[in-house]
Amino acid sequence: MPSHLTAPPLALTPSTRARLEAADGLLVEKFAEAALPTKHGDFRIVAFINNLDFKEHVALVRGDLAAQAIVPTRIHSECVTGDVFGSLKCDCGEQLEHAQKELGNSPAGVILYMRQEGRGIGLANKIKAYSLQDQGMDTVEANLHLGFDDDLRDYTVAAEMLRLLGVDNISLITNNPRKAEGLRANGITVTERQPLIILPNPHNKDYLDTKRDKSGHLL
Ligand SMILES: Nc1nc2c(ncn2[C@@H]2O[C@H](COP(=O)(O)OP(=O)(O)OP(=O)(O)O)[C@@H](O)[C@H]2O)c(=O)[nH]1
Ligand SMILES: [Zn+2]
Repeated sequence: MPSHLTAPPLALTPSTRARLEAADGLLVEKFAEAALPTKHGDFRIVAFINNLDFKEHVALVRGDLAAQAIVPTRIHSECVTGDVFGSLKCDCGEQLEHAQKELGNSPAGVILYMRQEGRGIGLANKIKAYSLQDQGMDTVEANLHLGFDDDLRDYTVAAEMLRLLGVDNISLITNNPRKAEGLRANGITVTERQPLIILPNPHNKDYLDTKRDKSGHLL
């Protein structure tokens, strides 16, 4: 048995462990769920674990998802600098707050908070990329300089989380067409896209321009 199954970082239930042992590929497990009152309204928070890397992803669920034919959905990629520290270098924190406020005013919807920091390169590498940006590179150039593609995210796990929540038809809140494509490639019907545009500030203007010009974001 692989060592990560014999010494998991979390106390898995026997049935979860049995399924993990039986799984021969990716298995995303719904691990725990609780009520989460927030300043933007009442939600439920659902924790998921991916058996391959034991990353803990979460869903913030508003209302009864089963009652919606098309579920408003935000797939948010973790950004510690923006989401936690209010960094002005990107639009992540404001996007997250905006999406949560919008869902708080809606009958139902979901935010998946994916632990795909730095578009998948991780926090420490993102800070390395920031340091190269301090020397004049843009976000894509900095990633390439570090030996990474510009965007390492894939949407297999997000699609599986949606399925476990009973969601297969969504209105996706994003400016990034690659997200919609990634979800469709994994069996989710993306019926429509809702833009999520944040006003630029002097610190994130170049970042947003690069997203539009090099990464195909609809800004
Ligand atoms: N590698 C790298 N990642 C960054 C940088 N700035 C922000 N990120 C990460 O980018 C992710 C957010 O992706 P974005 O490209 O801003 O937006 P998106 O999620 O693809 O698109 P939207 O759905 O429209 O928000 C987060 O994980 C951030 O940590 C950077 O300079 N370099
Ligand atoms: Zn960010």
